[in-house]
Amino acid sequence: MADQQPHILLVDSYCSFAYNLAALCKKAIPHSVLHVIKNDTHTIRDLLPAIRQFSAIVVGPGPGSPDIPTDIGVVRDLWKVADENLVPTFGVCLGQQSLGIEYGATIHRLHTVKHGQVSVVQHTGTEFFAGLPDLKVVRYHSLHIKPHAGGDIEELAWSEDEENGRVVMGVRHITKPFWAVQYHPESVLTDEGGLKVLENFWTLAHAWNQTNRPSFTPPVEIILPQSHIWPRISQRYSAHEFNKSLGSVTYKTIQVPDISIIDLCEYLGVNDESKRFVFLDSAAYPGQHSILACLGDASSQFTHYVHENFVEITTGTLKVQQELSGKDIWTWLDEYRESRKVAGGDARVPFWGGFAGYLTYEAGFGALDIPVPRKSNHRENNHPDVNLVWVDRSIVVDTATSKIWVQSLLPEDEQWIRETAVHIAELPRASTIPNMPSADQVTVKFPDHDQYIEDIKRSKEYLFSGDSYELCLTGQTRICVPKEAVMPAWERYKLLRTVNAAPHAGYLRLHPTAFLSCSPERFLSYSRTPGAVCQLRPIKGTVRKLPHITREVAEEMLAGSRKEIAENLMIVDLIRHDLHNAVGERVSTKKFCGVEEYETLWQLVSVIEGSLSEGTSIEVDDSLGWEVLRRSLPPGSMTGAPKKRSVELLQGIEGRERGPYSGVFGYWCAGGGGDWSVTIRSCFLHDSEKGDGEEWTIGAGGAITALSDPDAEWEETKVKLNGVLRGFGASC
Ligand SMILES: C=C(O[C@@H]1C=C(C(=O)O)C=C[C@H]1O)C(=O)O
Ligand SMILES: NC(=O)CC[C@H](N)C(=O)O
Repeated sequence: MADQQPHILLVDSYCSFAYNLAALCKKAIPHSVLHVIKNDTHTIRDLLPAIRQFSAIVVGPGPGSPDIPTDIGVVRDLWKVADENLVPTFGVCLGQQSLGIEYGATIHRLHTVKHGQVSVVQHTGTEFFAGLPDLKVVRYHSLHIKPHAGGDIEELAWSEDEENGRVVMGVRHITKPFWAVQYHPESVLTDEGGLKVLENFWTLAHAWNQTNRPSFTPPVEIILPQSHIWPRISQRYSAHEFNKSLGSVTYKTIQVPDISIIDLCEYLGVNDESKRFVFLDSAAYPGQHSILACLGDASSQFTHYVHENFVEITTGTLKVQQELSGKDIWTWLDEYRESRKVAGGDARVPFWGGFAGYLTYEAGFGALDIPVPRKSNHRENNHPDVNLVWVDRSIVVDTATSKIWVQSLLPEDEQWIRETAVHIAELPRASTIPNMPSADQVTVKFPDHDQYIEDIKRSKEYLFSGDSYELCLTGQTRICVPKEAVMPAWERYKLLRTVNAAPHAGYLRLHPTAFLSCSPERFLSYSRTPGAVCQLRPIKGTVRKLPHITREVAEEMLAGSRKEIAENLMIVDLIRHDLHNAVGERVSTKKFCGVEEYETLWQLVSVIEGSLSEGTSIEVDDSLGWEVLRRSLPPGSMTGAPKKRSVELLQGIEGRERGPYSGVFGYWCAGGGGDWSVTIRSCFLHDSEKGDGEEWTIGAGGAITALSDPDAEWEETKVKLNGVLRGFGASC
C-alpha cells in the first residue's frame, strides 16, 4: 500500500481545540492530508461514498453529551458502519464517550468535573500506549464512561483521583479498529500522551489497513463537499486583486525628551467634542508606542452594523451608504486597505496610518456562525459593530525613547509634517488633570448581586453538564451623571489614565460613540511582511494589588493556584486553536502563565505566537493578521471554551448584547501590521445617551469555572469595575 499521502478525516464537534488536534495529527502522521468537517454538516449517507478513501478518521472533542443527537451529530453513525466500510478511527473525549455508549458502556457525570486539570494516567502499555511511561495529561470533561464486563469496549488507561476514583482514560474496541482517549492529547500541557499516542495510533491504523484492506491505496485527491483541508494556506485570504502600486509614507522624526502626550492631544484638538479623535495610549509598561490620529473633516469614517448589508462612510458632513454587495465587511475593509497600501515608513514604527477604531463583541459572531437577533430600530441608540476611521496623518510617540514620528500618507504633505514637528518641539505644558469628582455626584446602577450569583450558579450547571469548560460571565453597570456633574469625555479620560494607567489603553471619539479604555490586555498584534508574526496575550487570573500582596504573594496566588492555571490554560488552548485555524501549523506558546504587574492588579498572562510556514507568498502574508482577527473574534478570554457553545450560553444567561465591551480596539496599518486590545476596563457613551445628563456603560466580569466560588467571583468583578468607576468618583 503506497501510503505516501494518507488522507485523514477530522470530525470537529464544535470544540475549541479541533485545530490543535489537526496540528498534532499532521505531525504524527507523515505527509497526511487533513480534511475537516463539522459533526452536523453531513449525514452518514453523504459520507459513505467517500469514507473508504480515508486512511484514518479522528473524532474530536466537543461540548454536550454523546447521547444527545444534536451534540454528537454524525459521529455516532461512524462507529456503526458496515464491516466493508471500516476505517481506523481515533476518538478524543466526546469521541471516546460516543464510542463507549455505542458499544454498551454507560455514560455518567463526574462527581467533580475536570476542566483544564492535569492528571496522571496509568495504562496497560499495550495498543497505542505501547512503550510509554505513565502520562501527565490535560482533562476537559464533565462526563465519563463505564465499560461493562463482557462488552466490546476494553479499558486501556485510567486515572485515579480522590473525588472521582478511577476514571477510564483510554479504550479500544475489541474487534473493530477503534481506539479512543478521554483526555486531551492536543493540549499544550499534555506530555507524551499527545504526539506519541497519535503516532502509535497511526502505526496501528496503518497495520490494520495493510491486513484488512490489502488492496487499499490512498487516492491522490478526495472530493468531499462541505469540508476543507487544513492548513488552508493554499487559499488566498482575501478575494481582492492585489494592487501592486503602493503609495508612500512621508515622515519626520523628532526627539522631545519631556513630551506630554496629554498636551499633544490637546494641541491636536481633542477638546473639541464635536470632532472625531483617536488616541491609542500606551499609558503604562509594557505598552510602548502611543498613537495619535490627526483627523480632519476629509478623513473617512466607516461604520457598520452586523445585521445590515451596507457600510456607512462619513466624510465631513457627507454620509454615504455603500452596499456590501455580497461581500462581508471584513473583505470590504480588506479591499479598501489594499487599494491604499503604502510602503516606505520607518520600520521601527508600528503604525504609519491606516484603519483605527473598534469592533464590538457581536462583530465576532459571524466567525462563529451565531445569529445576532436585532430590532429594526437598533442603530438609533446602539454603537456600531464596526467603527473605524482611515488615518492619513498621524503622530506616534515611542514612550520608552521619547522619539516622535510625524507621518502622512497624503501626497505632497511635507509642509504639514514640518509645521507640526516644529509645534510639537515647542509645545508648552498647558494641560491640567481635573480634580477627582466627589463620591456622591453620580448614581451607579450595578448588576443585581443576587441575580449575578444566580447567573454564576446557572453557568456552573452548564459546566457540570459538559456544555462548557469555562464561561466568561459579565454584567453591565450604568453610571448616571447628572447635568451639573457632566464633564467632557476627554477630561474624564485624563482622570482615568491618572488613576489606572494601562498599557493598551485608548480614547476614541468616533460618533456616535465615546470610548474610554484602560485595557491591560492585548488581544492580537501582527507585524509587517515578510514573515509576519501574530501574537496573542490572553489574561486569565486576577488579584487586587494591596500593600501586602508582593510579587511573591501574587505568584503564589496566581501561578501557584490550580484554579487560576486551569482558567488560563483553557484560554491558551482555545487561542492556539484559533491561531492554528488561521495560520496553519506554526503556532507556539512563548510564555505560559507569567505573573505581570499592572497599576491596580496582578494578572496571569500567557503569550502565544503564530506565523505562516515558509514559502508562503508575501501577498497572502499581508492580510494574514486581519484574517487571524476575523477568525479569532470574539476574544477567547471574554467567551470561555468551547467558544461557540459558550457564547450561545452566555447570550442566554446575560440576556443582552455586550456591544463594544468584550470586543477589540486598535489599528491595522496601511503598510501591514496591526495591534488590537481587548475592550475591558472601559466605559462607553452613545450620543443618544447625552441629554441633560449622561448615562455611561461599563462591562465587567470574569471566567467562571467549576472551581469558582460565587462570592469570590462577585468580588473579582467589583475589583475590575472599580478601576473604571474611579474616573467617576465612584466605587463599589
Ligand atoms: C471580563 C473581564 O476580564 C477578563 C477576565 C479575566 C479573569 O477572569 O481573570 C481577566 C482578564 C480579562 O480577560 C473584565 O475585565 O471585565
Ligand atoms: N472535551 C470534551 O470532549 C468533553 C466531552 C463532554 N462534553 C464532557 O464534558 O465530558
